[in-house]
Amino acid sequence: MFRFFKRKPSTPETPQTASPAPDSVPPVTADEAVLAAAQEAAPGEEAEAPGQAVPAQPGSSSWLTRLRQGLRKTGAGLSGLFGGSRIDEALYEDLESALILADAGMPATQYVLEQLRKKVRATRAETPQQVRDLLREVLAELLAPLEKQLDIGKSTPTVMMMVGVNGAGKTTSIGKLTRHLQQAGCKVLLAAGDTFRAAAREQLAAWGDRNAVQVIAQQGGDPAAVAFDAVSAGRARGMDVVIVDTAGRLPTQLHLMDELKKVKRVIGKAMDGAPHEALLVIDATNGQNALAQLRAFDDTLGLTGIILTKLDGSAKGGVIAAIARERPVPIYFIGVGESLEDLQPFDARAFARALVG
Ligand SMILES: Nc1nc2c(ncn2[C@@H]2O[C@H](COP(=O)(O)OP(=O)(O)OP(=O)(O)O)[C@@H](O)[C@H]2O)c(=O)[nH]1
Repeated sequence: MFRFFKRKPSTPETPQTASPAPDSVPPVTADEAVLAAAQEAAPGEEAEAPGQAVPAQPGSSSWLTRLRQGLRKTGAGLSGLFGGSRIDEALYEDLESALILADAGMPATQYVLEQLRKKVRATRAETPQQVRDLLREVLAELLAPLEKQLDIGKSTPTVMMMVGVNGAGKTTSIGKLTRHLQQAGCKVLLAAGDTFRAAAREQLAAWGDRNAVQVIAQQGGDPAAVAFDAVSAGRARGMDVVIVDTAGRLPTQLHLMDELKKVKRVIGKAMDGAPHEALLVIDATNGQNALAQLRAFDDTLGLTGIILTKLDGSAKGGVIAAIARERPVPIYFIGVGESLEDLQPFDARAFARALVG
């Protein structure tokens, strides 16, 4: 088994186009379209053998800089509060407003303030700068249970199903994740489970092309059938990971939520115990509405994890505190920009530090 996430300093920011090797992996079924077929490491990259530990590398300075830049909008309201000379009620009130404006929601805001007051008393803090340090601690402790690494290799293939509302960043996140998984030595197969929108299939195929991975797709048809074919193909071809994209949908579209249950069930028929991951991609700019999405998708599917995107475009990243307090589903990755390197493993302590300054 190996754990994800790996980064290499030399990784280019945009995916390379690798020359496909269409003969290397024949189609499995007649009605399946293999849009890209070159399951090899991209040129210039050494693949690592599965079975190795692939540690997260959230320690580098460029990683932290990106995180800080990404969280600038959400952090803006918080980081400027600690320049004064006294700890007084006004400071706590400003903090409360900043947290609510960042969409942390009332329960998480109250919790953070209570914990902070306790720590201030216990440590006999005297300056706002000390309060800032304690706030970092409180946030890091609150968010720590959300931290979890994606484990690949317990099952071969590890099957992941990606769900979310339209435009949340599912396909983009699949592309980024695929690239990073490849860098960690994984063989990846993608399933274009959005059978409604031809553009969605094409978008996934383009990512497949750039990353030189196979994409299983059908024109029209049943998303569950595409998922079934992809998982079967993944097993037959010895893939490490199969990622199933799904069409965007609102939690209020009950028939479409039922369709997701069906896709999940059918994946389970193609492989016992699959999907191993049901991942919700959430757009952080949705703020508190993201929490409503999380509840609905979790109730429907039993989510195993979250990818929280677009933190860079949002002043509402405080919703992460609401997630921790109200529906603590692990956050595997956060998106803090559009480039490949901007999909980062979630690290509670680094996040709190980047947020509070
Ligand atoms: N700034 C920023 N943009 C992002 C991030 N993740 C995704 N995007 C952008 O969000 C837009 C929508 O992303 P998609 O991947 O197409 O979203 P989707 O969920 O697959 O959309 P549907 O197929 O309509 O369901 C694209 O323009 C992406 O480039 C991020 O972390 N930060």
